Amino acid sequence: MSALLQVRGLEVHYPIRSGILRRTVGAVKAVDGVDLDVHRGTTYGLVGESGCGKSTLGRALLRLTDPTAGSVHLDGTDVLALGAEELRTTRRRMQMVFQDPLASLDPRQSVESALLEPLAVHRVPGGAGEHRRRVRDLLDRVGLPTSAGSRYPHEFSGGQRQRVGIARALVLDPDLLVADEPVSALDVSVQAQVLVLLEELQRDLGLTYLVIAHDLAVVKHLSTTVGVMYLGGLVEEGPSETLYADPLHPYTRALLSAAPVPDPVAEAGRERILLAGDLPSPADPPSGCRFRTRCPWVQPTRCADERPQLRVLPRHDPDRRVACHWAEEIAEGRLTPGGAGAGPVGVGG
Ligand SMILES: Nc1ncnc2c1ncn2[C@@H]1O[C@H](COP(=O)(O)OP(=O)(O)OP(=O)(O)O)[C@@H](O)[C@H]1O
Repeated sequence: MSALLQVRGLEVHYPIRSGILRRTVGAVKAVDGVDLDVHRGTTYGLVGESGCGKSTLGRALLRLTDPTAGSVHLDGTDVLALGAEELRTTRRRMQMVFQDPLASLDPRQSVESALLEPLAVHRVPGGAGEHRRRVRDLLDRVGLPTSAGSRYPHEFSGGQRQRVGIARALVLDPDLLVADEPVSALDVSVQAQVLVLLEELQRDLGLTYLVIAHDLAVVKHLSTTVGVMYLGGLVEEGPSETLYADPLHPYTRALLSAAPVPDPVAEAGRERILLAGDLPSPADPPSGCRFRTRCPWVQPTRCADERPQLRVLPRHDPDRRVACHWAEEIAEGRLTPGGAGAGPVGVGG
């Protein structure tokens, strides 16, 4: 089955300029060689800490930011090769949901006119009456009262605003939603409601999602596949249920070991991996493996010399891919931590 969204070798390098002449003196490698597939009707959860390039990747897919290399295909269409008019048509099929819906909504525009606008801009057939009916249906579908249409964005609570943001993203009947931190600005109880809404919409409308989050818990239940990003690249990818239960990359292990567990008994007995140091700058990433400066399992020479590519491990699930030279040795307990983050690996509590 071919993927609805296929990304290959995607790079977004932002130039660093200096001096009066604004000469380019370097580049922030925000996204630095990402391959991923998102299959129709599924959810791809993209996780990683702040600054790893998740938002840039999401924006680049929709060409809200210009990639410097690579390819993006939506249902076979080469998105990066499209001219302005074709891009406008293709954008109908992929829409973005933002963390802060207020920032993407005009405060002076009622919800109804904010939702009607894309229908007019894209000259969707049907006339004013038909468009209004569509907007009313959509407000109902996202759990807002019909009266919401005549109100303004600031009159809504955070959760309701995100419902408006989702309705706006859906008004053109897209195939793919790229949701960038869709619930991270919301209270935990409201987060769950919005995630449930996204699930219902996916089921009812056959949508495909790429959900971006820094919090692994947010994407766990929603995602079919999870990709873990570190400093511009994917370090691990796999089905949600196996990746969380059995992380293969040292970075994923560390992220999951830091996530709170509601059960105190499980909490007391589990491995905690604390990472040494800070996230290196994407303007000057480490050679070889980007994670090696913080990795408790780092080995001399190879980790610094050779950038590991995502690969399937022999004798492991073929749906899992990991970018670590030593993933098998670590998984099989043949390599003990002793590197950059050495010492903190142990039993927490
Ligand atoms: N327009 C830009 N110009 C230069 N550098 C940028 C620009 N946008 C982002 N960056 C840098 O690119 C890197 C990746 O940023 P990005 O926002 O994609 O990360 P992120 O993982 O989404 O983080 P966050 O969750 O904090 O938004 C960061 O180092 C950031 O400072």
